[in-house]
Amino acid sequence: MNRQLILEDGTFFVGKAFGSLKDSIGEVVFNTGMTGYQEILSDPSYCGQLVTLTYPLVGNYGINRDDFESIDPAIRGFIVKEVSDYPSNFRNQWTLDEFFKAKDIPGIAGIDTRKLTRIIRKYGTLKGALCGLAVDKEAIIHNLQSTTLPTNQVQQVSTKTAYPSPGRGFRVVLVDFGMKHGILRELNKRGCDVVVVPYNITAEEVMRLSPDGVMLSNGPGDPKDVPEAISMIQNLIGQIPIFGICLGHQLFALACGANTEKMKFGHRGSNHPVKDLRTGKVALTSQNHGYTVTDESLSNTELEVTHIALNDDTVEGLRHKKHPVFTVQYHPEASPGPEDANYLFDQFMTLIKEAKEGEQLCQNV
Ligand SMILES: NC(=O)CC[C@H](N)C(=O)O
Repeated sequence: MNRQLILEDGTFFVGKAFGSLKDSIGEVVFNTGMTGYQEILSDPSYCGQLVTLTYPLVGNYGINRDDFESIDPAIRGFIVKEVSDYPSNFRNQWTLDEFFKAKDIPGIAGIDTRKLTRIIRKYGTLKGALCGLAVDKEAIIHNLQSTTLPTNQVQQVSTKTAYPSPGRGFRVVLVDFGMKHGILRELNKRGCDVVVVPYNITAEEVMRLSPDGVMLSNGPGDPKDVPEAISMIQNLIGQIPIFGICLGHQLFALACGANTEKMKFGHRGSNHPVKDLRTGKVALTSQNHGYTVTDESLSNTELEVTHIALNDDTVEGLRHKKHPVFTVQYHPEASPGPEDANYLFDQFMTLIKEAKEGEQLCQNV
């Protein structure tokens, strides 16, 4: 069935439906990764967005049970050039069409996604609608221009109740703002005894779980939409080692008095070069963000910039000058993407170990 994508600037693209046939609106964002569509479509940080991929063939290895970053995708729709009807892979369990029908998510294929990406790159992120052909286009464009999209995405995707993921190692409280499961996998791989908690937990409740360290996850939307998390982090700083990823990084920066702003079209892909300013080393990283910590807001804080993006010099990593906290804007858990930055999870383990040894020293004197 023919369907269309209409953008708020009036541009429209006609293509073929796959998945659910429901209408959908959202912020249209592009990802430049060449593989990893399953991880991308199931990353909760895309909640409320219509995601397009610049790589032209999607679905060719199907959907499998192992590669989910969340079981119920939060994307509003998927926009691709060509969707494969006959995936080939030993792990394949669903075609993209079957999976999206089961999850009631609309997709559209046959779209020149590179042209769409060039429009977004030129004008910035745009709102868009996926709908049938028999619609009043002018009314939809007007609607898109006057609508503000919902701002409660973290609330939608964060876990409603705390749950354990046991291990024999360090006790980590993982605050779920819309967590990619890769983060939990990395902590479990290192033996951590993890408790995953909802986004609106207080610092007091976190400390009552007697953690050795706190991990702040990625998540969707504007970090300023979750003030309760900002004050929770403010109250934790100095009490416990903290590691933050993506939204967790932005929330930490806000908690320390820095500022964030929306980027023109963000960073979404699997090959974003990031430089570690202390070692000069460059890592290729997986990224998905539309907001950034502003460099100029850092001068009156106790934060040091540790990493920058080589494509546009934006802030990619921060460290607290006095307390054991570090955060990155990119995704060391990869999923999908290169594993260059995986060592940051080991760095978190070292930070926890040092903090515990420090505590022990204090107790012994
Ligand atoms: N992956 C993330 O955590 C994204 C953070 C935030 N929602 C942004 O778009 O910048």
